Amino acid sequence: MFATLQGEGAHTGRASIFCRFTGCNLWSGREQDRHKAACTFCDTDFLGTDGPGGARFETPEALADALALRWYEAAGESEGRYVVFTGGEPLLQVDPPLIAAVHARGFEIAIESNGTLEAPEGIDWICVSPKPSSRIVQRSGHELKLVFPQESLPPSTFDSWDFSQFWLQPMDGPDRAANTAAAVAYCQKNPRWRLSLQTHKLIGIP
Ligand SMILES: C[S@@+](CC[C@H](N)C(=O)[O-])C[C@H]1O[C@@H](n2cnc3c(N)ncnc32)[C@H](O)[C@@H]1O
Ligand SMILES: Nc1nc2[nH]cc(C(=O)O)c2c(=O)[nH]1
Ligand code: SF4
Ligand SMILES: [Mg+2]
Repeated sequence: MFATLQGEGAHTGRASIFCRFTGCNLWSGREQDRHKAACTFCDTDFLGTDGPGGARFETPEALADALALRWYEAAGESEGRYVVFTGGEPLLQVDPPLIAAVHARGFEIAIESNGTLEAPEGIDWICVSPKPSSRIVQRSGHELKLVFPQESLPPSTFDSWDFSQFWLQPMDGPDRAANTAAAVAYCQKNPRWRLSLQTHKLIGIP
């Protein structure tokens, strides 16, 4: 759990508390399993609860209090409380009591999800980032953010899906430069798609 700026997509630059849940249904998180995972390009360590601000919270209220304290430490009494639930796959854990407890403390709630689980009611900003070999059930939301390129998931797959915004995010890794050039070219030919850069990595913030 850490304060930073949203680095990607529609809300790039927005002050946020990131709440990274442990565990994912598309990869164990262990390097030795990566090659046989459904999602092989993950850039994130989501194993365990020993990261900054990490803990196991006994109740939704306890987690929501910790988020409010983080916001206060970073931004004092300011308006605009914003939390991004991510992971790992946050929809394995985020549930209506947590959403209610976090809303009760004045937060807007965003989620970053792989789309394999339906989002509960009440989340204010739903970002779905589809992965191969997975059944996507969350086919509507605010932002579809496709890591690009993925051979089995061309952007046209999502033409009829009910999202307000469509973003291409170059796949980080050894081919990041080539992937970025390919994403730029795709966006220029297909103006419905915009380029999402992982700006936090460019400037070295979490
Ligand atoms: C680590 S995931 C966690 C949330 C959720 N499990 C998901 O996949 O959307 C957060 C975001 O990072 C993106 N991401 C993961 N690995 C990436 C990579 N190598 N390059 C670019 N984006 C990546 C994901 O697609 C997702 O949009
Ligand atoms: N600054 C920052 N922005 C992000 N947007 C999505 C992220 C994620 O890992 O879910 C992420 C992240 O890890 N850091
Ligand atoms: S679905 Fe998300 S958290 Fe899970 S392995 Fe893929 S990018 Fe990482
Ligand atoms: Mg990240």
